[in-house]
Amino acid sequence: MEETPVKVAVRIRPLLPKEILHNQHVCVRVIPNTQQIIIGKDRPFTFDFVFGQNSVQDEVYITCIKPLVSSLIEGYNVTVFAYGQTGSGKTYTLGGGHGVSMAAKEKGIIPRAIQEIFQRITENHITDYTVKVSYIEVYKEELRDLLDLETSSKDMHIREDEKRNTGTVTKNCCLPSVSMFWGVLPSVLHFA
Ligand SMILES: Nc1ncnc2c1ncn2[C@@H]1O[C@H](COP(=O)(O)OP(=O)(O)OP(=O)(O)O)[C@@H](O)[C@H]1O
Repeated sequence: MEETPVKVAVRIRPLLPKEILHNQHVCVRVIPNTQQIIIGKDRPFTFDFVFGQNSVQDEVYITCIKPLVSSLIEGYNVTVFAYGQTGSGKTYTLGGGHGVSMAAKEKGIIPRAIQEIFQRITENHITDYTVKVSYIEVYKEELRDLLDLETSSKDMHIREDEKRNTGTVTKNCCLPSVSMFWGVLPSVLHFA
């Protein structure tokens, strides 16, 4: 079968203590040894990767993200996009909590990917790399620069990047545009 450029993973989070307290029940289950989940009694859905309630951060990173970091280092554009309703676990999976005191095993995709990118760059003595980072929140139609909260959303615009065929965020119209990376990996790796 032809390899598709877009892969979709689903992660089921465990019930939160408050949900257990309110006697709520898990309505999604993984069919063992498949990439399928069943919602309710009989609605199956198939994904490229399925992570159940007991899945850990390391597993998600190694399976879905590590190969993308390798592609990134080789010069390809990659994007990781977390999608889900509020409280479904996007922040947990991407970042894995707040603060520097976070346990290593709790770290999510962003800190793991950044660590690996810089490790790979350090190991490579032949190529020069430039790493740029942007961290932008898109809420409804509003953009917010999370690294510079003073920037007015009116000064930020999404523009089409014809070369990359992706959305690009430009700020103040005078800065060089950077490819928007949906808050996951450094936006552009330049090779010199
Ligand atoms: N895999 C998981 N294991 C344990 N706890 C989890 C997991 N995923 C999410 N949680 C917990 O569930 C709660 C909601 O998760 P999170 O804040 O990541 O959701 P979100 O999708 O980012 O929500 P929002 O869109 O509102 O920001 C948090 O308390 C988080 O710690």
